[in-house]
Amino acid sequence: MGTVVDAANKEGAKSALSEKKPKVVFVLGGPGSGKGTQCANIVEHFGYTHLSAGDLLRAEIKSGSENGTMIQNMISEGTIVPSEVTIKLLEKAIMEIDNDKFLIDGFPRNEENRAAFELVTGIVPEFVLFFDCSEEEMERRLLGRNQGRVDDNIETIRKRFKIDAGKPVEEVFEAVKAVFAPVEDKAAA
Ligand SMILES: Nc1ncnc2c1ncn2[C@@H]1O[C@H](COP(=O)(O)OP(=O)(O)O)[C@@H](O)[C@H]1O
Ligand SMILES: Nc1ccn([C@@H]2O[C@H](COP(=O)(O)OP(=O)(O)O)[C@@H](O)[C@H]2O)c(=O)n1
Ligand SMILES: [Mg+2]
Repeated sequence: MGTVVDAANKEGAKSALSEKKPKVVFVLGGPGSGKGTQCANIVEHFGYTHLSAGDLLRAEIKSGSENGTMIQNMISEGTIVPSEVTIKLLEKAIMEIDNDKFLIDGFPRNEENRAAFELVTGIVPEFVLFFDCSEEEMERRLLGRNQGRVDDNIETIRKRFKIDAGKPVEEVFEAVKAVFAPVEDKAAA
């Protein structure tokens, strides 16, 4: 139903990436868990190229792209930008950069991101590196990050961490639906 997964299914097409066959490692963890910091170390020691989904999205906003406002709003709210948009940026970066080993940091953020990436690019990650960190520590780090990011404030941070269940039933269910919808859309397709 109009998702990137459906589009790829219909066309039965894989992107040019399936020719390049790069090695990909997904680097995951909550906001502030240190993904970007450790990716910089891995780049230095192991020759990977670091692709941060968040950095690519922020660059897209700066470039004045037609999706810029939508991306800006979603980042400010701590919600996940549609897979189609993020995957295009990742594909472009992988094709343009002359390396065959990539750390993909902050992607996938959900199951729909993951399935769409695999279907569209044909790439299965070598492995997933997950940085496990307490919310208390992540919050402390984000509030001290000092990179001028619109989402490094307590309101957005709390939205990014979890569903706030201290609100009225209807509002909590809005947040619950946002988690289920991408997966259920795919199952119904
Ligand atoms: N192990 C650590 N201990 C303390 N501070 C850290 C650690 N790792 C990262 N930081 C700091 O925490 C903040 C968030 O790190 P960052 O790499 O941007 O995380 P992420 O990309 O997962 O959000 C940065 O200011 C960074 O310097
Ligand atoms: N796969 C992704 C990654 C980031 N994003 C957006 O970008 C924001 C910042 O992501 P990031 O990876 O730079 O954040 P950190 O984990 O580094 O703090 C997220 O909160 C989302 O709004 C997204 O929509 N989809
Ligand atoms: Mg980061």
